[in-house]
This record gives sequence, C-alpha cells and structure tokens, in this order.
Amino acid sequence: MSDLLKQFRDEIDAIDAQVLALVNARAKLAREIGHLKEDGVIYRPEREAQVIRRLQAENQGPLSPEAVSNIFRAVMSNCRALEKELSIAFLGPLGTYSEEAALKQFGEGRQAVVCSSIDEVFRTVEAGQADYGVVPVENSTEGAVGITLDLLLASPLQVIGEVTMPVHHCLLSAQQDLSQITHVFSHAQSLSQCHEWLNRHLPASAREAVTSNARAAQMIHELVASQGTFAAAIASRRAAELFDLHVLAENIEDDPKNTTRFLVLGAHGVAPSGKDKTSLVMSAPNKPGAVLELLEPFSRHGVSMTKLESRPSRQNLWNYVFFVDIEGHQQEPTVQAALKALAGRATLLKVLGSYPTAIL
Ligand SMILES: O=C(O)C(=O)C[C@]1(C(=O)O)C=C[C@@H](O)C=C1
Repeated sequence: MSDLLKQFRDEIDAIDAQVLALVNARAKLAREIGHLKEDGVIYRPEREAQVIRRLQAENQGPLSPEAVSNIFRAVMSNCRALEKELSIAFLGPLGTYSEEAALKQFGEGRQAVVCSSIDEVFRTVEAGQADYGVVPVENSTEGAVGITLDLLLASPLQVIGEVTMPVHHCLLSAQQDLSQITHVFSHAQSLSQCHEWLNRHLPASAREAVTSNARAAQMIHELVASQGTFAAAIASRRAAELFDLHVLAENIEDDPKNTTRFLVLGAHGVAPSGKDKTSLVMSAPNKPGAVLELLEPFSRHGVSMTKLESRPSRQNLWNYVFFVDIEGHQQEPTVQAALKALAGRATLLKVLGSYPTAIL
C-alpha cells in the first residue's frame, strides 16, 4: 500500500469516528424529542423537509444535492426509529416501485406492511394497522391512477406527503435470450409505458396485466421453480435481485423521463414547512361557466395551480369531480382566502391535505 493511500485511509478512519459520535449525539436528541411529543405523532414530514432543504442549500460539495438528501434521510430515518418504528403500507410484493417510493420517503428505519391492492393500502391505514401508506397517483406517460383518486374522495385519511420517482423498467426473465420470450407480464401501466419497445423487440409475444410489476417478477420466479417458463416480467432492477431473474434489457420505457408521483397517506395533518402543496377535490354546480367560476378564486388570491384532473363523480351521469393541487399550505392566508371563496361556490369541497413539496 502506498504511503499516501494509507495516510488518506487513516484520515477517513479518524473522520468516521467523529461522524459516528456526532450521529449518535443527534440520535440521543431525537430520542429526547420523542418523549416531548405529547400528541404521540412522531413523524414530522415538515421538519424532515426543512432539515434536508437547509442542508442542500448549505452544501459546498463535492456531494450532489441528491446525495445530501439520501444521506440525511437515512440519518433521520434511523433517529426516528429510536423514537418509534413506523409501519408503512404499500402495494406489494416487495420489489414494487411503491416500495421504492416508501423507502425514499421513510428510509430503512421502518416496518413494511405489504398489501395486495391499492384499496388494501387505504383500508390498512384507515384501520390503524399501519401508521402511513404510500400509493401511486400519477405517471408522466400514463396520467392519473384512477383508483387512487376514487379512494381519496371517500377516505378520511389525509395526504401528508408526495414522492416523485424516475421509473426505469427492465425486462426480467430466467431466459438468457430475448428471442425465446413468448409472454410478458406486468402491471397494465408498465405494459403501456413500454408498448413501443415491446412492439419493436417482442412483436409476437403475448402481454398480460397482473396486480403489480413485482408480482409479475414473483410469478416468473414461481414458474421457473415449478415447470420452467419462456415468460418475462417488466419490473425494476430491485425485483430482479429479489426474485433471482436476469435483466434481459433495461430502460425499456418509451419515455426516458418516465416519472411516477406517489402520495403519502396518514391520519394526522402536517404543519407548514415553508414550501408546501395542498390537494383538494371539488365539484361545480351543473350550469354554464361553473368550472371557470370555481377556479377564479385561485387567480384572484394569487394561488398557483400545479394540477387539475377531472374524474367521473360516480353519482350522476356526466357529472365530474376535479382533483386540484395548489402551491401553499392551507394555513397560509392566501390559500385560506381562496378556499373560503371556493366553499361558497363548489357543490363539494374536500381538502385532502397540505404537505411539503417533494424533494429530489
Ligand atoms: O424534530 C423532530 O421532531 C424529531 O423527532 C427529530 C427528527 C430528526 O431526526 O431530525 C426525527 C423524526 C421527525 O420526523 C423529524 C425530525
């Protein structure tokens, strides 16, 4: 070993000892804070967002803002676990993008509650069998996840966070050669997100939708064990590792910027973090110009809308509800004023929750 390399490694060892002592000092403080929380709500997404934003702003490099976020999310996740280990429900099996989104938001210091449908994620959190839930709500290629919007309308849960995740699909199989593949299994959304690639590379293979892409990978794994198979799954690289499959092709999504947005659901509201969003659902009276009138209070009070999505109301034919995301927290005066004006005009107005805007 060169003298210089040994010297640098000795310096790293000395720094690691300091980092360890400091992280433990931080963990002790977090544990004390846990005892001070009289309402018993341990997870404070607004505080975690503030900590990461401040450190990203102070960061001098060479670590990237994303690396700073990854490191401090892991630190806070482990500090938080000393206060209480949270249980998080998501669409399973292990290896789904929902699990990755849950990991991004909560880190490893959590207990996974694996659900077999988005419906079950809602019911599990509503019944108090998990502290929080993570559900997909929209994809940049495929648009809204209708079932999530429909369940949000009826659920007493609040939206307490959002996670955006670049989604890069892989084709997974026990086979080594693309030409052998006869069937492709995945979630319907993932099949759509890759349909041009499938048309080009596997035009003759049958496509079949299943409950999640990790479930597709799990099915291939089970088929391999029982009878062998020429089928493949579209799923994540993590699913390939979990279910012991080869990655036959990667980044097969038609749009390389393919991104999914997830919502975090919980039973308690979140305080303002300084850079927040509010999600609402509303409906307009059935008369000309009503939708325009409904949106007018946002522009009057200078509140920016980041999303507008319509869904059939499921009550009267051709009646719609509108899912709207706005910038700002419902405790901010401009948002409060806009919501007050809206309440006088809408036939339905439900605030789904205010939460910190997603961090890289
Ligand atoms: O500040 C708090 O409320 C804490 O409990 C500490 C801490 C942290 O590690 O910084 C941990 C958990 C909370 O979600 C927010 C922050």
